[in-house]
Amino acid sequence: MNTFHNEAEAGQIGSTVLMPGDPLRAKYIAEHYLTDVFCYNRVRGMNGYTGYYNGKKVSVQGSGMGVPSMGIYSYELFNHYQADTIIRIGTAGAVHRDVEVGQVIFAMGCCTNSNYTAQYHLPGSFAPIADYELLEQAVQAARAQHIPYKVGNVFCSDVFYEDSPGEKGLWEKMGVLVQEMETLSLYCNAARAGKRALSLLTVGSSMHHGGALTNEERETRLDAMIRCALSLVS
Ligand SMILES: O=P(O)(O)O[C@H]1O[C@H](CO)[C@@H](O)[C@H]1O
Ligand SMILES: O=c1cc[nH]c(=O)[nH]1
Repeated sequence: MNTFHNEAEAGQIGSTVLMPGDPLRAKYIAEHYLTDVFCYNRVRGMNGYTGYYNGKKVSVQGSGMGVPSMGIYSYELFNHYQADTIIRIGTAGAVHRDVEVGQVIFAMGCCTNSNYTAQYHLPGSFAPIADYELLEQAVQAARAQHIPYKVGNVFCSDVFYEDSPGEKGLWEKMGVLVQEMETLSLYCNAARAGKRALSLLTVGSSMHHGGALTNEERETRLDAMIRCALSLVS
């Protein structure tokens, strides 16, 4: 059952997995939200934990940064470990002026500059989308928990430090809300495996408003997203 990147044994990972980019965020969630937790993976320091939230089994696994890293971990979870639902809990930078720091973005669709979908040899381009049922549940949860949110398109980039500063802002004219770096491979792997995925992204900075969450704010604002994601565990 072990893979090159995950040493979990069969049955150690829940059917729903939350995936932050940062493995330390996975550790934080395990320590602050889950009961009866154990760490099933330490390979490469990309720790994964399984525990219980409100009596429901759930796992939390770091994805690392970027499309290839999320591609590896989510592929293995869907295809080797029988995860059926993966919820990314990430951070993102606002490219649309209507998006505010601290809001949670639900990624309905995903644009990209990555070539990840070339592997599928499709006779056209593929439109990566969220699982609708998960998206609907997330919206209901955000409303119930009074979390400021927006639903829309995101831009998943292979590049954090652009050679032409401000280039990512071009996506705004197409209504794209934020930039991040992992949703593409997550949504593609879910589609290919016939499974479910949704990205929740807390806005940490904005190219228009100049603000950025402080470390302290990041902690509390990420907590709203984490609670929203945990409430989707069935
Ligand atoms: O906070 P995470 O989930 O890592 O997400 C965002 O932060 C990283 C860049 O700083 C990229 O991984 C990007 O997608
Ligand atoms: O991928 C990311 C994450 C945060 N902020 C950005 O501009 N890009």
